[in-house]
Amino acid sequence: MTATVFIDGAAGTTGLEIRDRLAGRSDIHIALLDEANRKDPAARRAALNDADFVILCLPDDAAREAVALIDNDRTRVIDASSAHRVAPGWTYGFAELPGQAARIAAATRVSNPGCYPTGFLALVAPLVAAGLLPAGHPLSVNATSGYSGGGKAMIAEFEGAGATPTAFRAYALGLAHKHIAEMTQHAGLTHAPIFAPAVANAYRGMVVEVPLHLHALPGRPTLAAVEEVLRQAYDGAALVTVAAGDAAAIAIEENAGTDRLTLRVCGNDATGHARLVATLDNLGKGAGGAAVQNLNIMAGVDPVAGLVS
Ligand SMILES: NC(=O)C1=CN([C@@H]2O[C@H](COP(=O)(O)OP(=O)(O)OC[C@H]3O[C@@H](n4cnc5c(N)ncnc54)[C@H](OP(=O)(O)O)[C@@H]3O)[C@@H](O)[C@H]2O)C=CC1
Ligand SMILES: CC(=O)N[C@@H](CCC(=O)OP(=O)(O)O)C(=O)O
Repeated sequence: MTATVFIDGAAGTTGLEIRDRLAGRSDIHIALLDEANRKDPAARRAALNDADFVILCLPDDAAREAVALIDNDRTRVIDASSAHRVAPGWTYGFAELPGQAARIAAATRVSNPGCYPTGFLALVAPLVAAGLLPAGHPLSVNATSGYSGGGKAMIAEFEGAGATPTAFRAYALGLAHKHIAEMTQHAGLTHAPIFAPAVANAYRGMVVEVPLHLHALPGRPTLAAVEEVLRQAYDGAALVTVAAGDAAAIAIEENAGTDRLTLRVCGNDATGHARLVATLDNLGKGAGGAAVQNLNIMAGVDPVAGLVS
């Protein structure tokens, strides 16, 4: 059976990535609106209600509007925006978190995780669930993204005519970034982490890092103990690899152009200091790859069909 998938926002950065991943699939018919109609509410309403699945690749306000335009109870939604990531009635679309794949399979409303939260939650949620990291422990997360993370506007800033792009800039210095709520809630933390993001002059890819004072944790766990919790959590996960923590360096390009997520526990057992590091593609496992993974799970097909695993 062929499922109709309408991509709302298909002309944007994430929408194009999803179209690439779905191209050539015989089980999926991709529905798109032409240039003249792609922002027309009546055309969007019809396409949204005609589809079996819709994938929203829109700014938050337009994503909320799209959901409000759906007036049938058959169309199932995957929202790539941050509009519904902690909203009641929505399933968080991080399939590798415990129990989530079954919830996603049954859901009618799935919210894709943010790109930075994907790295943070992959590293931290299993440690909290295992009791190795107390829920009230103060955490920080330092992260660098490729500039496609900011969509068409940021791509134009870095690549447009007359652009004088920075090599690297820190931002969100007021510590109120929109990703903090989902990081806190879905890791099961009682205090929000300090989130210190940055953008680099690379198109795609990201490094997300959580430094940990192991010596201050209950039982003073070793690096190996932390790594073992992650290995068990992602045993059999096709897109997630726990790599050895002895890398000399970790590049932002490591998983660029793929849908993979690589986790490492680096550090120094003698000092009790650890650096938990995740690499992913903001447009891969951080957006388009996760959306297609969720679509596959909801449609009951191979979860990694069309993905670079
Ligand atoms: N880029 C990334 O790495 C990630 C992005 N996301 C999220 O995915 C969503 C899309 O982001 P991204 O692809 O980067 O953004 P882009 O700006 O590249 O694309 C957004 C698209 O939505 C279109 N659009 C805006 N308003 C409407 C509307 N009312 N009706 C129909 N189409 C509309 C835009 O039109 P126009 O072309 O005319 O501007 C554009 O094509 C955002 O919520 C973003 O936060 C999530 C994870 C990672
Ligand atoms: C480099 C850059 O600007 N990145 C974006 C995050 C992109 C992303 O993950 O989109 P969502 O907000 O939909 O999750 C930011 O920090 O706002």
